[in-house]
Amino acid sequence: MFIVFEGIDGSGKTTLSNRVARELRRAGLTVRHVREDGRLASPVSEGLRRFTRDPLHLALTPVAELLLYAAREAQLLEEVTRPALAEHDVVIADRFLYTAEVLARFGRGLPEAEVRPVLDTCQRGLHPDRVFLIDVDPAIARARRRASKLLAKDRSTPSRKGLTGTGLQARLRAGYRSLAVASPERWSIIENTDVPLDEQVTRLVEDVLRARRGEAPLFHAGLTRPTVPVRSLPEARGRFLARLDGWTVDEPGLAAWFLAGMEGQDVEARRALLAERCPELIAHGLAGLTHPAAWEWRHRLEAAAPEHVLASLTDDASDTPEAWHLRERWEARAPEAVAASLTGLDSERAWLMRDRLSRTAPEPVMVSLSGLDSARAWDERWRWLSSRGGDAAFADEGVARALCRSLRGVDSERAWEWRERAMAVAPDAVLRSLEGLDSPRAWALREQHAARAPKAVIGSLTGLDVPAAWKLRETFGVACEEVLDSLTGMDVPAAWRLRTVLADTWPSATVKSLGLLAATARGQALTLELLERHPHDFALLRQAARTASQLEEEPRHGVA
Ligand SMILES: Nc1ncnc2c1ncn2[C@@H]1O[C@H](COP(=O)(O)OP(=O)(O)O)[C@@H](O)[C@H]1O
Ligand SMILES: Cc1cn([C@H]2C[C@H](O)[C@@H](COP(=O)(O)OP(=O)(O)O)O2)c(=O)[nH]c1=O
Repeated sequence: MFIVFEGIDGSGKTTLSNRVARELRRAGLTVRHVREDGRLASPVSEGLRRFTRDPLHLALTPVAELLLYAAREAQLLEEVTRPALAEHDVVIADRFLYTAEVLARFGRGLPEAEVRPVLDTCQRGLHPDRVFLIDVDPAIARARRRASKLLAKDRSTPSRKGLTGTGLQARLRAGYRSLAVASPERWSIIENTDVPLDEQVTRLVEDVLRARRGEAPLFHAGLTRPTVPVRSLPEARGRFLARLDGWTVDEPGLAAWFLAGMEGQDVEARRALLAERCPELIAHGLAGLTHPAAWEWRHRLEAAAPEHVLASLTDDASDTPEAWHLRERWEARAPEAVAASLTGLDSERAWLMRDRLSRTAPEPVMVSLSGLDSARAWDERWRWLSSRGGDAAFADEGVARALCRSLRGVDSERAWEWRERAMAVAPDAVLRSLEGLDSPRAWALREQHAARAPKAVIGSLTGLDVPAAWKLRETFGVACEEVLDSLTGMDVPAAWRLRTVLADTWPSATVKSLGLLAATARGQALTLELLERHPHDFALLRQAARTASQLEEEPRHGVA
């Protein structure tokens, strides 16, 4: 029998399908997993996967992308899956042609009539016996992915997948769910958020064994969504914290991740519960925080997670006396993290520290020049580039990426010469380096790439209040949630208009985009309206919970 696991990135397909395969073997069945431990059994399919993930291919069109994703599955099917079906009791796949279908139709908007013939050609009548849709709120899937990357110190280069933006995951999830609801005889929806892993594996194994005996599935494709309205910001905070508390035992990392950026006694109590088990995640979540409890946490966690504590010295926390003490204490023992924490600082003190660190942590020192266009900054960049072999080093993707990060927000002639060279090996990094730029060259590049790499382009519009920026935001707002991130705190009519238009498409991003305006009467009214209409949206609950603590601090704003 043929079992397929589908779902968005980070939903749990790889973990669950591998464990189910192992358990079925233990139960005495012969099992072939065509992607054991995450590696596709066909090297051709692995090669196609690498090709579609390579950010160098950011111009890939939706039709070309469909053909490549379909080719990856077709190859695996012909080369491995079909032969395995003849020889094993159970064949398991982690993704199938549904991945190509959902990306093309729901992700990119290609019509079904164009997509179907491609799928039929690849599938040639073969259908899985069961499809498990591993279903998770995209905000939770993303948190799991990012938290595990942070803990694994995974510094792999960015993939093309980061260029479309998080909104794509919401469309893919909706697409998967509609396929499941349309074919309940084949699909089961497995909610994978509040069920411990072991229990989930046991249930899935039992379901496969039932299917082999011809019995009805344990799971079904129906969607259950209880609706309990949220009527106030404190209630939203209560509900958010209750959800976190539910994860404290079985998935403390997730609870720790979602405490990031938050303040308040109730939050500090949770940090205290989690700090020993998840010091890195708690430290990471202090980024930018400057209230006294945040500094206390940094001191308590610096021995266990020095790099994460140093990485939290951003924004308002970056140029404070406490931050400098921390840097000085760790300068010799964690030079790279200290150098990275100097990002954007242009004071004499920052330069003296860079001078001391340029031998032990040359690359982070160079990257920390982000936004600086002074002669001193350029001397440092040149020095680094010569140490890497001079101009020829631009051909190295890692060098080009590091230079682009260092050039963020720099608009001088030299910066553009370097961008042109970096374009050939790291075009996505060049787009990100346009942060805040308002020059004709920056606009030309944005226009050229916005359709295929909207997140990278839109991410560079932060704070720009000019007609060209509004035009791009309006064009891409419905597809790309990050449009809202680019207006954080803006109080101009165009910003409010976009918030109103996009509110129900991206509720949590809308509230996040309010920044400090969230505490105003207008901000609160918008948040409450959205809570009423989207009481299930966890990311929205979290944003509302943040506003609730802003109000406690600033009662003068009153309640709308
Ligand atoms: N039921 C669960 N409870 C807790 N963590 C889970 C659960 N399911 C998956 N995870 C975790 O979520 C993360 C993403 O899972 P993964 O299998 O890599 O997803 P995918 O293959 O769908 O991208 C992993 O860190 C995994 O351990
Ligand atoms: C190209 C692209 C794909 N995807 C989705 C579409 C597919 O469902 C999925 C395929 O990812 P991929 O990394 O190619 O394979 P896997 O997840 O199996 O390791 O990623 C994005 O989320 N963003 C993107 O920009």
